[in-house]
Amino acid sequence: MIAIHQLNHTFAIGKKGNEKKVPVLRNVSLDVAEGEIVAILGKSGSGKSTLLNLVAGFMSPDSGTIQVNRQEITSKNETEKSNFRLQNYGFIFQSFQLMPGLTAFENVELPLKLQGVKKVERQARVKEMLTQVGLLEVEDHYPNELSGGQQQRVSIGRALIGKPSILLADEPTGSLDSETEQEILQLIQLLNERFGITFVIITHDEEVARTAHRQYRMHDGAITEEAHYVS
Ligand SMILES: Nc1ncnc2c1ncn2[C@@H]1O[C@H](COP(=O)(O)OP(=O)(O)OP(=O)(O)O)[C@@H](O)[C@H]1O
Repeated sequence: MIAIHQLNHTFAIGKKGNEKKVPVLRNVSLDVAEGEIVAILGKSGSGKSTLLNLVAGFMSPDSGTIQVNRQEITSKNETEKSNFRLQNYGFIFQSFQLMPGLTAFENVELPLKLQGVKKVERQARVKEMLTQVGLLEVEDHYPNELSGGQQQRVSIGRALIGKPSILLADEPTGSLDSETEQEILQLIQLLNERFGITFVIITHDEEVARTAHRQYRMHDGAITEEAHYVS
């Protein structure tokens, strides 16, 4: 499903004309199979977000290939990448990134509105999604009227409403207490089992990584595969 081969990336840092090239990813290769939960574990600055940004097509690598659902991401232009993201990916972030002026229902509904899905279908799909993520009773609450765990559930609902095959998660439990973290990790496992959604989770937290089927460890831009865990 995701096949990354020999990815290299550098950033130019410092004043213009006097930049230094800093290697951030070095020969990174990894595979994610359909229906897997894979964690990419590494300390701050090890290159995890850069890798995720490349997989998402937000940046282009210096060299290497990224095949997702049998399509080469690196050879797509910006419009093609944007369409590819809409059709294949959902995103969740540590900071939830919900729209503060929209209710839980409306936040989950937003991607369907943008896609021009008709109101009757939107209503049915959002209700179904809110049931799946356990939020029906707070559908009229605004983000600031929800707990951190509930806000992350809304963002998971919003990420999945367009039926992506892959969910890219950047520290999805990074701002939650440990009990709520467990709830969200269980929800991820449930959605993975129920719908076969593939999850790529980047984290610095060993606990989080342990809930994945497989984990890779990043260190100074290089990657190694770690132990297999049965969740
Ligand atoms: N736009 C950029 N320009 C220059 N250097 C960058 C840029 N983005 C990231 N870096 C550098 O690349 C390295 C890897 O950063 P990256 O954000 O990928 O790491 P990370 O493992 O995701 O860290 P964190 O867990 O703190 O988010 C760091 O040394 C960082 O300073």
